[in-house]
Amino acid sequence: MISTNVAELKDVWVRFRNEYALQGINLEIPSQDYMAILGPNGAGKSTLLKVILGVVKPEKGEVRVFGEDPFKNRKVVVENIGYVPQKENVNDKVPLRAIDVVLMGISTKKFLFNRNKAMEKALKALEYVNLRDVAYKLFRELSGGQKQRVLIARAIVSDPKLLLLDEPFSALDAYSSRVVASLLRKLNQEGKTIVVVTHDLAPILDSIKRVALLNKKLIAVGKPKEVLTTENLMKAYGIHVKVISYDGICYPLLGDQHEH
Ligand SMILES: Nc1ncnc2c1ncn2[C@@H]1O[C@H](COP(=O)(O)OP(=O)(O)OP(=O)(O)O)[C@@H](O)[C@H]1O
Repeated sequence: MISTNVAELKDVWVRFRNEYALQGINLEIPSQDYMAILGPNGAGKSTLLKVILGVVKPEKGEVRVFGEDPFKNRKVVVENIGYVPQKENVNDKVPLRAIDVVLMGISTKKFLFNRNKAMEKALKALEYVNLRDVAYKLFRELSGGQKQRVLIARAIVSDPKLLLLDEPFSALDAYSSRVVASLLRKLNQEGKTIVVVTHDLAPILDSIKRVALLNKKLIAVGKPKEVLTTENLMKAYGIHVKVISYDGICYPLLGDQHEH
């Protein structure tokens, strides 16, 4: 398949027991895109990322990541995708330092082959997220914002082309959200393709290129201004969501979802 798309989904259906989490998704993610995936709880957003990662197998449909089936070709996923999961799966009982967490992003084979080089890479990734000074501190003792940046360092340490992040702002205050958002913008400007699942568009509204509005079906995808209409938001959330326009940017008030 010759294509500049890093990922392509064609009529993808995912079912867990009797319920469909994704229904007939058609989506193309071009190289260097910066896309936000928006939708209510249970809309299938995390599932969509897991389909791209090849860890959830669709019942029907076709998935291509860098031209390959990610379910069959794990190598293409490991070598090209960095992933920041919704819940960080770092065991608090094990006294891991920040650098140890970043090292998890390097394949065991590469790590064993050249430990010094791996350490060097991990430190460089921590430097990128401006956390070189906490490299040898315990991960569990870092702040929520610092932890999130360490997890981004883990996702980028092997220099992936595509970065998938699942709700990276969920536990962060406005300042930390801004720090993480500016990191993502920089990574995108440097050529990485980024897909972010989020309930909070505010930190990234001025840097994303596209939005996909999801509620099991793909309701709309395109430029934020075109997608974030009251009509589309009504279809996705089932309630009236106010949209305000500020500085030429369309902004849905997702925090205030009460009918008046
Ligand atoms: N491994 C699983 N087994 C069974 N059901 C699952 C599994 N993973 C997801 N689901 C179901 O699929 C649906 C979509 O879940 P998903 O986590 O993708 O939604 P989401 O949009 O990311 O939600 P949220 O915003 O709450 O994180 C939900 O109904 C969920 O319960």
